[in-house]
Amino acid sequence: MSRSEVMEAVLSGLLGAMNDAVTVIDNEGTVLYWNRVAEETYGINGKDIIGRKIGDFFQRESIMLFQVMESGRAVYQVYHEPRPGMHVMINAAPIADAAGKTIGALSIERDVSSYVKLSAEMYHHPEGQPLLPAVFPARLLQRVKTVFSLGQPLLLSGEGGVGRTSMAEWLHRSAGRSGRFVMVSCGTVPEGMLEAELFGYQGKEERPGKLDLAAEGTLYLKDMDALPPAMQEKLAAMLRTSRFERLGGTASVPLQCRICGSVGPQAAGEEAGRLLPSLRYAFQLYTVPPLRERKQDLPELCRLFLDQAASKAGMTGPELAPDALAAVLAYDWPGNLSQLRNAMEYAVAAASGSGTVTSAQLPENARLRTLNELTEPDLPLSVHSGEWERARIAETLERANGNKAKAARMLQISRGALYYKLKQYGLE
Ligand SMILES: Nc1ncnc2c1ncn2[C@@H]1O[C@H](COP(=O)(O)OP(=O)(O)OP(=O)(O)O)[C@@H](O)[C@H]1O
Repeated sequence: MSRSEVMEAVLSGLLGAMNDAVTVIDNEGTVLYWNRVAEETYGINGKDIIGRKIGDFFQRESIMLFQVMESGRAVYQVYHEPRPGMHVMINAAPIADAAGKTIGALSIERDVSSYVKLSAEMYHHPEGQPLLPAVFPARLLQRVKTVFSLGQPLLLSGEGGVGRTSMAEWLHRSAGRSGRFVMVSCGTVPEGMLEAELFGYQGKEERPGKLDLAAEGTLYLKDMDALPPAMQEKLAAMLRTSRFERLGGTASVPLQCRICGSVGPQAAGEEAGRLLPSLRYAFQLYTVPPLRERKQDLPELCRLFLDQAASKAGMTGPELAPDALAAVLAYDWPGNLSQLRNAMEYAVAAASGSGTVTSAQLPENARLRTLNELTEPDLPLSVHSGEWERARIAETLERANGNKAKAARMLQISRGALYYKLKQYGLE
């Protein structure tokens, strides 16, 4: 066996073993490979399509592959709904020979229908729980609730916008604390004022600190890792003894509030960042995960935020169309809950009462390119009109007295393509 024969065998083995639909064409658009999953996905046998022009079967796909060949650049994560109820994500790349000349292109399509459908089912489930707790991972919430109810100081680590502040506030509220929820942004209070701000001042005049304001309630120390070391030591001592002294005073005052704090994600790792160990170990540390690590919760989170945004205008929340849901699931949401909430508020405005949010109505960075958008400018008008095509096929079939081979000849498409289209339009 020559080396190229071996490579050929390896390639066809590889394509056959893949779980994604793979199409390979040459630079004329002739189909070279069509794997098992492609056969199953599109109901077209390899023997019917290999050696034929891809454009006879799929217009948009063929345009995209030609665009990829021309630009020499791959495209990733393109969303497409090839037929109603089927949702795929496409990656496509040009193929070059050793001299760098483009000799063809390939596309790999992953069927994400079951994921989108499953999400849509979850998404439609009836009235959720009250808003605040539903936004958080349920197990985490249960645990921190226990820690909080035992009166242990709680430290929430996580990226910006994951909801540490609102979680602390929810804990405070649900514990039925009689006092207030008081927040101190440790990174924004000037260093010289921090001590008086927190512990209060005792001299000729007396000024209460945030600890006093939070008596019988909760003091939330946001971004505790931004505190200077001396303040961290003081807080650690306060938590050890449950007492503190005011600035300028000598009396020891009992601690009368619960303490909760937040730190960046690095504090959860081995290296505690700028947090002193004495302070770190005065707290029970829990990590609030970023959205990209809890994508299964995204449909429900979207629903909550859509409902919330719409209810301000007295409307019920719109639903996410499958392409919008696929876009939401494909995006990583670096700004976490803040960004998702903002995107859903944007979508409610963009959908303007239509009841459905499409991918195009999401903020730009969260949108997914769709095959339709990618190929739109080059398509003849007729392709936009599935109804037109359906009617033409039905009418031709009638004229051919139901003879499919004859109808395919009259339409100047292959029989395989006709069978595919009959199935697509439910004309079988
Ligand atoms: N339970 C919730 N219900 C409704 N909206 C929420 C909830 N939790 C978070 N959000 C939204 O997410 C945003 C970020 O939440 P939060 O301020 O609690 O995050 P954080 O982790 O403290 O981050 P940062 O330090 O960046 O504020 C909120 O302003 C709000 O828009």
